[in-house]
This record gives sequence, structure tokens and C-alpha cells, in this order.
Amino acid sequence: MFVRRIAVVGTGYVGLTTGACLASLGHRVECADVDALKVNRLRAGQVDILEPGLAELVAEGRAAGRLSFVVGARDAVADAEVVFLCLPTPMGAGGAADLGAVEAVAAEIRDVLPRGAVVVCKSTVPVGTSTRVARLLGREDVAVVSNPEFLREGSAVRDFLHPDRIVVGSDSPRAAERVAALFTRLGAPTVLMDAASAELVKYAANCFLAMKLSYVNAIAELCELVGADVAAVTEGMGRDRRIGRSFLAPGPGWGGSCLPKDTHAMVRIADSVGVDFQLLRATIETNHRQQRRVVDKVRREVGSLVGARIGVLGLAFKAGTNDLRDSPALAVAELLALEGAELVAHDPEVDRPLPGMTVVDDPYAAVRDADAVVLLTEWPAFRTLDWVLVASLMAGSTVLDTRNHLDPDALRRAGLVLRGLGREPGPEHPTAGLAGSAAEA
Ligand SMILES: NC(=O)C1=CN([C@@H]2O[C@H](COP(=O)(O)OP(=O)(O)OC[C@H]3O[C@@H](n4cnc5c(N)ncnc54)[C@H](O)[C@@H]3O)[C@@H](O)[C@H]2O)C=CC1
Ligand SMILES: O=C(O)[C@H]1O[C@H](OP(=O)(O)OP(=O)(O)OC[C@H]2O[C@@H](n3ccc(=O)[nH]c3=O)[C@H](O)[C@@H]2O)[C@H](O)[C@@H](O)[C@@H]1O
Repeated sequence: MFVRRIAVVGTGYVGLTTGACLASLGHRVECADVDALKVNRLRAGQVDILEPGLAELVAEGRAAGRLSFVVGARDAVADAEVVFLCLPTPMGAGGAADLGAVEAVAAEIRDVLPRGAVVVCKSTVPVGTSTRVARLLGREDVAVVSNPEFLREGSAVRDFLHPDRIVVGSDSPRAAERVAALFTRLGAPTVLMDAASAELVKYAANCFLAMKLSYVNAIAELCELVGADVAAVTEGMGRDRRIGRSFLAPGPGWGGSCLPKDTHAMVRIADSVGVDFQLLRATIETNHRQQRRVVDKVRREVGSLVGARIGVLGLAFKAGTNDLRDSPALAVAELLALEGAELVAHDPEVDRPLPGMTVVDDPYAAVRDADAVVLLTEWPAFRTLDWVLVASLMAGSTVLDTRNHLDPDALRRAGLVLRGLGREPGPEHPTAGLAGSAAEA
């Protein structure tokens, strides 16, 4: 394997993981960030994001002299053969991806890139961005390659080192092969394609995942109405290999730093070529509806939300991360607070104050005097709470488990009423009649 000199610009979830993993594959990697505080912490070996194995890989890379950190992109790229752009592309005006950081860095590095360097866009960017970056660089000798990233937060290192596939797209096949060669040691299936296709793969994949989740959340609603159990339905569906078993767990809506912004950006990409992507717009609307459905369920349990005390278990957008960006838990909490509920929340990985709620560092403090408890993030620790103690602390007796995560027997034994998603009819949905008429038909 060729050892390459690599620069990684942006040391967030994707950049730091990319840098540390490429160093672990033997490359020499310099990571740059505009945030001097972050760089100084990384230089001191401090990794602030919750990613299993990442701090260890960073330490190994630094100790081996293969991984270093610098403030600003120019210094990092001056000596690089390959430059990875791992910059934020947040939701901008009207839902389109904001390419400000990508464009700023392209302008910043164009004069200092070594001859023949390859610039790799790992950020999630709309179709045409590689071409746009190439134009901004204005360097005939520098090729631009799209290499979208598919890692998940909470399992970033494992996903990076054991990917289902690596996608490399460029209109310069030689540059694409140079980038693909960096990952040879991973032994992963590698798909080479043109730049536009690679850019679209990323959005197509994330939007498909979002669609799958909205679909299953809609199925969960149907289950409640017809008296079916969503766990049985998804088990039966998921065993069909064409459907697959993953991404079939209903929840309080999907969120996180990417699915929401990427679905909106894809609607805008379609708009820009005159296509109304109705399926995707419905996917997004179904997600908002799911959040409202959770609020409706809580309201139904307590009568009125005005002045109701609600214990909130979980704030992160999923278990295994301390990332709160676009968390459905926060969206639901905000809707509850808007209706006048008094929220006391606990998340094992969140200890900072948040607007509209009191954040406490103990789950039992969150449920104390609660008229109802709502579980929004599927942290394993919530499964093993002392439910007898919870029941004795609560003012009411209902726990709404929006992840179908808790052990029904444990709650029943404690005298609590457990509500879930897609597994028992609500009082306003009498199903006996429906089952009867179906049987008679
Ligand atoms: N978070 C995730 O799980 C995944 C994210 N992506 C995509 O990767 C890209 C990066 O995402 P994250 O790593 O989550 O973002 P992040 O917000 O965690 O990190 C971005 C980093 O870039 C730095 N930065 C911003 N402007 C800069 C500049 N001008 N020069 C140098 N550094 C600068 C920021 O200080 C920050 O440290 C986005 O396009 C995202 O959609 C793709 C796959 C997974
Ligand atoms: O582009 C990105 O940033 C990444 O976005 C997602 O990864 P991530 O945001 O880490 O989160 P997921 O694990 O996909 O979960 C997204 C949301 O869906 C929810 N979800 C997931 C799975 C499921 O069965 N049910 C469910 O409600 C989660 O709770 C969470 O709110 C994709 O899974 C990654 O492949 C992609 O690289």
C-alpha cells in the first residue's frame, strides 16, 4: 500500500473519524479546523464527541507521529497529496444545503495546494458541487473527487473501518483510483462512478432511510387503529431480504444532524430541475406528524397539558450519541412546552441547561411528581430503571415509551400503565368492531 500525505479539513464527526482512521491505515494525516479551541483540545488528546474507539485511535495516531492537528486549512494542505473536505453543509435558505464553508475553504487553499493534489469532497453536497469546487480552485493540475461518507454517529469508527461500500466519483478516473487506493486495506467493495452520481448516491441513500422510517411510523399508526402489533408486522416484513430488518423501529420521528437537512436539500435539488419530489415531501410531513402524534398521546393521558408535569427520558436524537442537533426528542419537548407542560428531563449524556425544560442528572429526579413520563431516546440504562421506585415517585401512573424499548412486564409489575407506539389501540380507537366486521366480511 502507498502511504500518502493527507490533509483533512474540518474535525467534526466525519473529519476526525476520517483523519484518525486514515492514520490507523498507515497514512500521514494532518487535520485542520477553523476552531482554535477544538484544535488545542485535540492536540492535548481530548476528544469531545461521544464515539467509541475514536479517542483511542487519535491517541495512537499521535503517538505514532502519523496524526497531527493545525488551525486553518492552508498550513494543513501545503504538503498534502490528497485533501479531504469534511466541512459542515447545514440547511440553508429554503432548505438547500449551505455550501459556505466548502466554498470558503476552496478559496482559502487554491494557491497553496501542491501540484497534482487531489481534493476530495466528503461533505454531503448537492449535485454539481465537485464541478463548482474545481472551478473555484481554478487549477488544471488539481482534480476534484466526490467520496460521500455513510458512517452513523455513535458507531463512526466501526462504520468507517467496515463500510458496506465505498463510493468514489470523479470525472477524472485516475484521480478516483488514487482516492480509492487510500482505502485498499479496508477490503471493502468500492464503487467507482462519475461525480454527479456519487453526489446523488449520498442523498438518495439518506432519503431512502428517512422514507423507510416514515413508512414504519405510518404503519405503527395503522397498527394502533386496527389492533395489530407493529413489532410483529415489522418482524414479518423485515425477514423478506428485499426489505431487510434494519431501520424498521418506530420512534418519535427521525432526526439527527443529517436526515432532516438532507431530505430538505434533496427536495430542493429536485425543485432545481423542475421535479416536485412528492414522495419525499410526504416523508418529511409524516415525520412532523409523528412528533405531533406523540404529543397527542401524552395529552390524552393527562387530560390537558397546561400545567401538567411531564418527566422526559432521553434528549439525544438516538442512543449512543450526545448530539442534540435536530433531535426529535427536543422537537417533541418543545411542542409539549408550547402547550404549557412543565418538563423535567434526563439524558445520560446531556448535562447542560436547555430552554423550556429543567435538565436533571438523575432519571429518578426527572420522574418525581410527574403526571406522565415519556421516553424519547432508547438508552439501554432506561430499561433497567427501578420501576417500583419510579411508580412511587410519580404523581400519575402512565409511561409513554415512544421507542417500544421498555420491558412491559417490569412496568406492569410496578403497577404502571405502559403505552407504546403501534402496539395497543388508544381509547379513542375501538378496534373490536373493525375486527368483527373484517371477520364477518
Ligand atoms: N455527522 C455525521 O454522522 C455525518 C455527516 N456527514 C456530512 O459530513 C459533513 C460534516 O459533518 P459533521 O462532521 O457532522 O460536521 P461537524 O459540524 O461535526 O464538523 C464540522 C467541522 O468543520 C469545522 N469548520 C467549519 N468551517 C471551517 C473552515 N472554514 N475551515 C476549517 N474547518 C471548518 C467546524 O469547526 C467543525 O469542527 C456534512 O456535510 C455532513 O452532512 C456525512 C456522513 C455522516
Ligand atoms: O449522513 C449522515 O449523517 C448519516 O445519517 C444517518 O446516520 P445518523 O444521523 O448517525 O443516525 P441514524 O442511525 O441513521 O438515525 C437517524 C434517526 O432515525 C431514527 N431511527 C433509526 C432507526 C430506526 O429503526 N428507527 C428510528 O427511529 C434514530 O433514532 C434517529 O433519530 C445515516 O444512517 C448514515 O448512514 C449517514 O451517514
